[in-house]
Amino acid sequence: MAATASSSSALTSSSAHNWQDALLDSIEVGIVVVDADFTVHQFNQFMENHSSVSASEIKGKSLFAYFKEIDRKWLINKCQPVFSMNTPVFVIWEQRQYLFKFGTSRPITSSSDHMYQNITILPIASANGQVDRICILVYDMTDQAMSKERVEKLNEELKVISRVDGLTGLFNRRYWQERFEREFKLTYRNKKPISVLMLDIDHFKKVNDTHGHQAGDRVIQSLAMLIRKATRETDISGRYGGEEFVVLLPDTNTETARVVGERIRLVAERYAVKHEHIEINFTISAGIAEFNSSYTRPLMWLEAADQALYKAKESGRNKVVLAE
Ligand SMILES: Nc1nc2c(ncn2[C@@H]2O[C@H](COP(=O)(O)OP(=O)(O)OP(=O)(O)O)[C@@H](O)[C@H]2O)c(=O)[nH]1
Repeated sequence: MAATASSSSALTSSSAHNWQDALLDSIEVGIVVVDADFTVHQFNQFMENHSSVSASEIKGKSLFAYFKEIDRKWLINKCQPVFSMNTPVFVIWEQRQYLFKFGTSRPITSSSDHMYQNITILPIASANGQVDRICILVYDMTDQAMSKERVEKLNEELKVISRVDGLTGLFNRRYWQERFEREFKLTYRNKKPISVLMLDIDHFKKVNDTHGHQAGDRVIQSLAMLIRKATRETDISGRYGGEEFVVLLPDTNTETARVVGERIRLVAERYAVKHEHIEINFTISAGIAEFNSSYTRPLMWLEAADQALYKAKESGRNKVVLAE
């Protein structure tokens, strides 16, 4: 009788063990149980599949011996309150992309080469309340991370598109004005020289009337390209209106701004726009205003450049005029 009772209880315990193992192995979450020395006691199928380390191999060994990518000091620090205070700890992929460097299970559809992971570390307390083991749960968050990254990339692209003029690729008026106002406020504080250049194609209406609107567009695009080439990366160029452009020149006084304006004027004069077997020549007029503290509003400063541009037009065009 005794033998039967004992063998029946062994059967129950063994089948319960198999049942638990089967459960741990069937879920799509990594499960690793370690003690305070980080010796592995449980390592489920998910972990085996993604690491190609078998449970029988790693059990009884140090976790760090098999996963060199784990920042040992960091993990010990994270697990410290789990052991000492019996509280769980969570690490999301936004904080740390992964704990175990696993490849992604979707190498074709995913743009990532590794699995993003959320990590939960749970205390396993013994009967006396002492936490001598912890359970590390590993959740595959690659899909969520990738879709979040896609949305962020798309938002970034939209932001760029919303700032740029479609025809020329320069900043559009709205965004340029935003930058202009920001620089105006900064200049009020740091007092560095800064100039604004406003330029406009001469007799542009005639280009449109003679060669057509498409040819006019080509001229506008060509001038944008010339402006980009003639200015520094740190200069802020924009298309202000139809054939009107603005360039903000940080760290530039009136004299240097005049050199830049003259450079654009000259290259424009020499450039021939090719359109349907014809070549179109054009000139530009420009007005320049260096910032001074009498401009109490950004628009006053821009108006000064606009008035200088008006004078350039009035005095014969193809000229660069400085604001008084
Ligand atoms: N092709 C083209 N033309 C445009 C665009 N935006 C504005 N225009 C034209 O630009 C011309 C501007 O003409 P005006 O303001 O009279 O100036 P202008 O002929 O350049 O004369 P001045 O500036 O006095 O030298 C108008 O004919 C507009 O139709 C554009 O995006 N593409």
